Amino acid sequence: MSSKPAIFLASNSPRRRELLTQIGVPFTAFAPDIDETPFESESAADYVIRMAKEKAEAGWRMRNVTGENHSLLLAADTSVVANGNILGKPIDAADAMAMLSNYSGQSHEVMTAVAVTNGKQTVVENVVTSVYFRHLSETEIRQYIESGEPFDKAGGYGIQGLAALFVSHLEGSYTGVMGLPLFETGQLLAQFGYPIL
Ligand SMILES: Cc1cn([C@H]2C[C@H](O)[C@@H](COP(=O)(O)OP(=O)(O)OP(=O)(O)O)O2)c(=O)[nH]c1=O
Repeated sequence: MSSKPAIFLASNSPRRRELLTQIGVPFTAFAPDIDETPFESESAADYVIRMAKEKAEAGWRMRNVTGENHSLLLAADTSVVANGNILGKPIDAADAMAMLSNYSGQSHEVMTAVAVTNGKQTVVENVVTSVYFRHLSETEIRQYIESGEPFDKAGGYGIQGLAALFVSHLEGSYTGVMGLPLFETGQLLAQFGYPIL
């Protein structure tokens, strides 16, 4: 395998770090702090695209804190959309209960927007996945919340964890649901001339 140049990853998410490692892209990670409040009546798609772009551009401005000098930076944002509502990370057990009850026996959408910038140009792609949950009893939801898994995750579940027991199938990108759609990430990096293989 050829040695690839490192990039900046503007993210605190352990999933995004693991996923970028999976495709062999070396990175320097740090996380810019941005205001993640949706605008009034902003659509979910517009919201995740705006968040990914803001994380990327704020990250680019503060890249010097790392002491490194790479030519590309990647950021992403994930939201779950159920019954028209944008769901971020649950604030407490009751919030997680409300989110998970929404998914039972139905499908919902997970959107992950990925942004790549070189400081002059930022390109963003939003990857939308439909996720189908089997019916969940109140006891199962309570047990799942007790596992602690919902709390640091958009929409209150981790498909890569115990929630694998709930997802019967999906249409779209499994890695997109986890927080970084790898196929589209590779395509975006290649668009900037990055040697993906
Ligand atoms: C739906 C779902 C989300 N998640 C995680 C992925 C992300 O870590 C998180 C989405 O939250 P985000 O708010 O997109 O990202 P973040 O705050 O964790 O990280 P960053 O520093 O990049 O802004 O939810 C899973 O791990 N599995 C899942 O099945």
